[in-house]
Amino acid sequence: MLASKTSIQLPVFDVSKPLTPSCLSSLSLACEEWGFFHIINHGISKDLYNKLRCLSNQLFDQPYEQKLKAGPSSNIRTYTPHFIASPFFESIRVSGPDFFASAKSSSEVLLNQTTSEFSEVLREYGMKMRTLSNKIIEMLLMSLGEDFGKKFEPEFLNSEGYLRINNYSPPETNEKEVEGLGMHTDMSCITIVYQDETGGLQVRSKEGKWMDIDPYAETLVVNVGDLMQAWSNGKLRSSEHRVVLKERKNRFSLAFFWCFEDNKVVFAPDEVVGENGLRGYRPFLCGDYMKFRENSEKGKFEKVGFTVKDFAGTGFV
Ligand SMILES: O=C(O)CCC(=O)C(=O)O
Ligand SMILES: [Fe+2]
Repeated sequence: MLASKTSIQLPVFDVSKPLTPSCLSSLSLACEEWGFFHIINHGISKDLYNKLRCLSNQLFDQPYEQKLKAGPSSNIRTYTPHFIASPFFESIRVSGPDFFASAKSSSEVLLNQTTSEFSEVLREYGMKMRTLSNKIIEMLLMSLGEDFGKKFEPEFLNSEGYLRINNYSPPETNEKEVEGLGMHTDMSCITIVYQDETGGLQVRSKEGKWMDIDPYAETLVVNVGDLMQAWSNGKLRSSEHRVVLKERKNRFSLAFFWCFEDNKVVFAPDEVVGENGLRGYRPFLCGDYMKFRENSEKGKFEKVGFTVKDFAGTGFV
């Protein structure tokens, strides 16, 4: 049984302008409480989104045997079929820094023909997401401390992103809502999500209540991931979230994960930890945490069970 839910009104930030001190304090509150917020004027046009949606659907519409050629037992492993994350979820992964090349190899396997349309669109989307991620990291750093933007930006300079293009297809007979993607936290520093008009994204409150994050046109959802929670000594919260499917129609989403490089030592700076000096996480290598999540049975496909607290938590925060 899925519990009843309520919507939350998350603050909306215009990322095309410098944030005022009052915006920064509202950002810091939102990240402490929810780890989620909205952004507008992000530079992703409706046209780009529609193109990407349409081209992605052509890939999802391929026969199953064809899609499995990019599946978990293939050599490219960019397609996640149904029944791995959930029976209702399939996804295609496109990785940076060369989004064009990554998209090209997947789309050619999936379509069984040479094509560059999908790759061109992914190049543009990927580049925009990289710029946006850097901007959001800067905003988050500034929300932690006045001069932290300039001071700690270099720590994030070698970060890179990957996009998961998600297609949710609920059972045709369902009367109640079903979980399209189970409860999990993201491994990323931050995640930028484009959810379609269907909605269904939910965040779990500190008290354990599921809250709807309603979709708004032209608005992206941003959430803090585990790496940022550890780096910020728990000041920015990586919340549990999930996707529920309430309508008997497909749901499409784009989730962009911005992560530290594998050999980055994740360790909260003294200034971020503050005067009491209590550290909630021991230092760890980003790549080791990624492996821990990928390998642990319960951590499979980012289901909660093991998070960065289990991996590197000291119990102090
Ligand atoms: O589909 C969505 O709206 C969010 C997906 C998500 O949480 C994820 O891929 O980690
Ligand atoms: Fe997620």
